Order: sequence, then structure tokens, then C-alpha cells
Amino acid sequence: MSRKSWISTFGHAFEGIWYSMKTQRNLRVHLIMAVLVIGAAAFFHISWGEWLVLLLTISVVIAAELMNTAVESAMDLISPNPHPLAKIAKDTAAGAVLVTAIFAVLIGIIIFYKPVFIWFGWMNS
Ligand SMILES: Nc1ncnc2c1ncn2[C@@H]1O[C@H](COP(=O)(O)OP(=O)(O)OP(=O)(O)O)[C@@H](O)[C@H]1O
Repeated sequence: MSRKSWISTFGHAFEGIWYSMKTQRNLRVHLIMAVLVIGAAAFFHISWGEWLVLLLTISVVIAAELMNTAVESAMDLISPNPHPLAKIAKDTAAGAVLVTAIFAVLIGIIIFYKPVFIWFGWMNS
């Protein structure tokens, strides 16, 4: 692939991310949560292994949210009128985001409960 194609590929990808950020409130919420969690991870000096899991989890949630936007847009294009299959597609894509978000919360609790408890003095290190 030529250098120009690489640049235009990245450009289109960033256009998609920017569009989703502008139009999807849930994505903005997830991005704000990601920034807060990364700040907390730096504050509590979590281990390298925990950093890997945390960054992977954040990327999965954001990627799922972007795929959800893609499914919504495609359904709005091909099925502007209500259709049971469009409903299944949109609801399932939203379900995928929900699954990643629930597991992200569980992973966050597993990583942060100990440093938070120690910081508040509710647990000995
Ligand atoms: N073309 C359609 N046919 C049938 N049901 C639909 C259709 N479009 C939307 N729906 C139903 O309405 C719900 C909301 O769809 P909508 O496109 O408004 O997403 P949304 O609520 O704006 O999602 P988000 O908050 O992620 O932007 C869908 O999950 C689906 O159940």
C-alpha cells in the first residue's frame, strides 16, 4: 500500500471515530471513564500485568461502541422504516457493548478494590 493510501486509511478511520464521538453520548461517557480509570491506575501504581488488562479492556469497550455506531448507521441506511431484522441487528450490537461494559466494571473492581481499600485505610497492605 502506498504512503498516500496509508494516510487516507488512517484519515477515514479517524473520521469514523470523530463522527462517533460527536454523535454517540455513550462513547463520550466511555472515553471519560477511560481517562479517569487511566488516571486512577497511574495514581495507585498498578502492576504491568494490570495495565495490560486495563488497556485491553478499554480498547474492547471503545471498539464495541464504534461497531455499534457502524451497525446503527448501516441499519438506518438500509432500513429507515421499522423492520424486525433491523431491530435484532441494533439490539444485538447494543447488547455487545453492554457485555463489554459489564465485564469492564468487573475487571475494574478486581484491579482497584485492593489499592482503594488500602488507600482509605480499610485494609492492611
Ligand atoms: N429500523 C428499525 N427497525 C426496528 N427497530 C428499530 C429500528 N431502528 C431502531 N429500532 C429500535 O429502537 C432502538 C433504538 O434505536 P436507535 O437507532 O434510536 O438507537 P439509539 O437508542 O439512538 O442508540 P444509541 O443510544 O446507541 O445511539 C433499537 O435498539 C431498536 O430496538
